[in-house]
Amino acid sequence: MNQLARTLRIGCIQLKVCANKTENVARALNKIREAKMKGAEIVSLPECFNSLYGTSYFPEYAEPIPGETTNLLSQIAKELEIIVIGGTIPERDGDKLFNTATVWGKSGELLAKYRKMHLFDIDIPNEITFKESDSLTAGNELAIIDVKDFKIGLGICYDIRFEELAKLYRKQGCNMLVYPGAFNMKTGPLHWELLARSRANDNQLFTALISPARDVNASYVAYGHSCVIDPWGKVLYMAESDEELFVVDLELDVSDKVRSNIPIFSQRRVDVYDTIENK
Ligand SMILES: NC(=O)CC(=O)C(=O)O
Repeated sequence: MNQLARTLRIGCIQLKVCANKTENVARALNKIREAKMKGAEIVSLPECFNSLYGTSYFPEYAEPIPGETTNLLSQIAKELEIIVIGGTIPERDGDKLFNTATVWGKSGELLAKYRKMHLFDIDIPNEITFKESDSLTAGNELAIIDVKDFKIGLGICYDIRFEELAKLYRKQGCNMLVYPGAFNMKTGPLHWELLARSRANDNQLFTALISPARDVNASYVAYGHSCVIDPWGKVLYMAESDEELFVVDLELDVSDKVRSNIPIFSQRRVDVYDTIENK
């Protein structure tokens, strides 16, 4: 067994995002450089890292893939020989818009593209109403990348609420999930860590959630608290709300151990669940 392939240093960039797309992208590229200097082998940006987050902003900031932002992600991945999970950007494809994550390999090649599958449509009266489906279309595909011995599945923000998606990834052999995400000040404090740890624990894999930094003057105030959770559900690192770049070392042995110590995936009583459900 190649022990080196079973470790991975991930860099998470809790990026400050403003209204100026050029500034956002330049800032992201600088942070990717810093992550490389800290020894990251893979780095992730947050949801909507080049754009303000809001249904009215998506059409204004949207671009095709490949396009101006993702070309720069591809270039920096190649220059630094680092794998870049490009957070998400509003993507324009024909007359449709998507909330899309891309992943760029060490030769600048596109390794994966994932379109947010569950659109963030919620209505909590007097607190927060958000309807991504006003301007976005949902994606229908999984996206998995292989990095050393890590098999990493991608989701975006609201997707983390759907344990079915995480379980599909686990069933496809994933041992890590990465969710660029931007929870808010209503749902973040109660649900962000809970969901990150739940998906990790349910599926006995690493989860990483990468948020924009909090900007209290923005129309949508992101919660921040980017984090990496291990397959036991233990928080390996959790940021506060300001801009921050951090790296975390992951060891696959942890996932193997919990899967063999608590073998829930071979103990499921699917026979009983199916019988009851189909009664
Ligand atoms: N912004 C999202 O997609 C999700 C979110 O904020 C939440 O689920 O809460």
